[in-house]
Amino acid sequence: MPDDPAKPASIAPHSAQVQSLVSFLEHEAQPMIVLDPDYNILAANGAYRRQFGATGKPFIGQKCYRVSHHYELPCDQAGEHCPMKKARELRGPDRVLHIHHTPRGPEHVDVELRPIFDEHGAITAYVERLSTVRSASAQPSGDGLVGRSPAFNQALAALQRVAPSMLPVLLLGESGTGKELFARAVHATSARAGGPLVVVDCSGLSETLFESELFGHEKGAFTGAALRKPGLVETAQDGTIFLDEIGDVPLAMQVKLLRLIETGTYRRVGGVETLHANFRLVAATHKRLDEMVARGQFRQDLYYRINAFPIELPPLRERADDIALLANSFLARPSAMRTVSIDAAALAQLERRAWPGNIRELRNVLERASLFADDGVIRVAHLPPAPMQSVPAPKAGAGTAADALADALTGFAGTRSELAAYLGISERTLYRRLKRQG
Ligand SMILES: Nc1ncnc2c1ncn2[C@@H]1O[C@H](COP(=O)(O)OP(=O)(O)OP(=O)(O)O)[C@@H](O)[C@H]1O
Repeated sequence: MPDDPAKPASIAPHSAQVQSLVSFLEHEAQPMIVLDPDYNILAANGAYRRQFGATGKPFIGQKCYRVSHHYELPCDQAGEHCPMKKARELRGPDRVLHIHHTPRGPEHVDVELRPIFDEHGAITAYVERLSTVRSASAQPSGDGLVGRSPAFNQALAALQRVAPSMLPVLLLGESGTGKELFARAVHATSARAGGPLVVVDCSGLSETLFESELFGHEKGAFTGAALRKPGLVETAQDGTIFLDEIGDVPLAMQVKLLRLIETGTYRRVGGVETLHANFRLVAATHKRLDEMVARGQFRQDLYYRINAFPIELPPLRERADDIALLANSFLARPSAMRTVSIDAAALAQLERRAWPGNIRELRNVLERASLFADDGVIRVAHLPPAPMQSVPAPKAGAGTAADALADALTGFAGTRSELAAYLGISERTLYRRLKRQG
């Protein structure tokens, strides 16, 4: 590597314009590189050298796709979106989420490319700004979101776009696809990260309970209300509210929720004072809200309000490429009592399963299998047989939950967590439904 790869002396002889650009960028806080129109890296600023420069690996004069992706061809010819191609076509900036090779291994990086024009309007160079994405990991990680498959990356790119705004986010996906984890990532990536994140499980809350939980109540508002109690909306001041299973909010409460979202005001139960709320809304559901609207089970006006920025979380069967990464992440979790690995045949089997319970089910299967792995290696024999494979995942909105539960209970011999995984619901939800049905 040259002594100082950003030194103007190391730049290929280019226009004075590029030289002044380089000195201008040198002290920018974010990592930046200057590229010529033929993908060659002309210069890099100090932040880039510190974050992405690896000892012994020169990057000045190298192709960007070789340095960042180890490709022999530009990204678009390797089946990826190339921001340079797009910026050239648009004659303006383009932004994408890529996985880059870095000295720390593969990382999700938010890449923005801006073309630089000469006095005749021709593109002479591009400035690339890189920001490491901290809300998800592209390599095994003990906590947080992990993933690197195209389906996961698409959802992550949407998260990166919306998180800094105040727009409500609607997370859609089957049970166990990571909606709560995504909601936490939206909060953590937003300007409100320092404020509270309040999780509200909307299922199983009766109308009156929902109202007093959300809005709080005054002393004496109802029997048993011995003290004034602040509601979750108040607790979430300057932070984020995550309404999980919003499809379960009773119709009568939906109108109050709508009013809260539209006016930003509410009243405690039994109170007269109008209070001002200040929260960012993230909601999630595994139900088809559009179909519920058509059936009159969900208010259309509320649906439009919360559906400002929907993000579809892919089911695990659509991101089988991530199974090895997820499995290695779960096996590396500090909760594991000892180090356990998984052999190639077992992993290949996991990659072929249907996973109606998605990532939660995968985690449970691995936890169970590690108890059988006496020599510290999970093999095919330690995996539960794959009965779920032949059974299609219960479709959202198809039949009633009670029917599905009754059908599943008939002749099911597994544990409660296996039954929950089979039904594609969380154990918490299963427990509630069992209780409701006696
Ligand atoms: N991308 C991911 N990387 C790592 N772990 C994940 C990921 N997505 C989900 N998980 C894990 O899978 C489990 C289920 O995730 P989560 O509770 O967020 O799903 P959910 O969609 O909210 O489920 P439900 O609708 O049943 O409440 C959790 O243990 C979570 O940590």
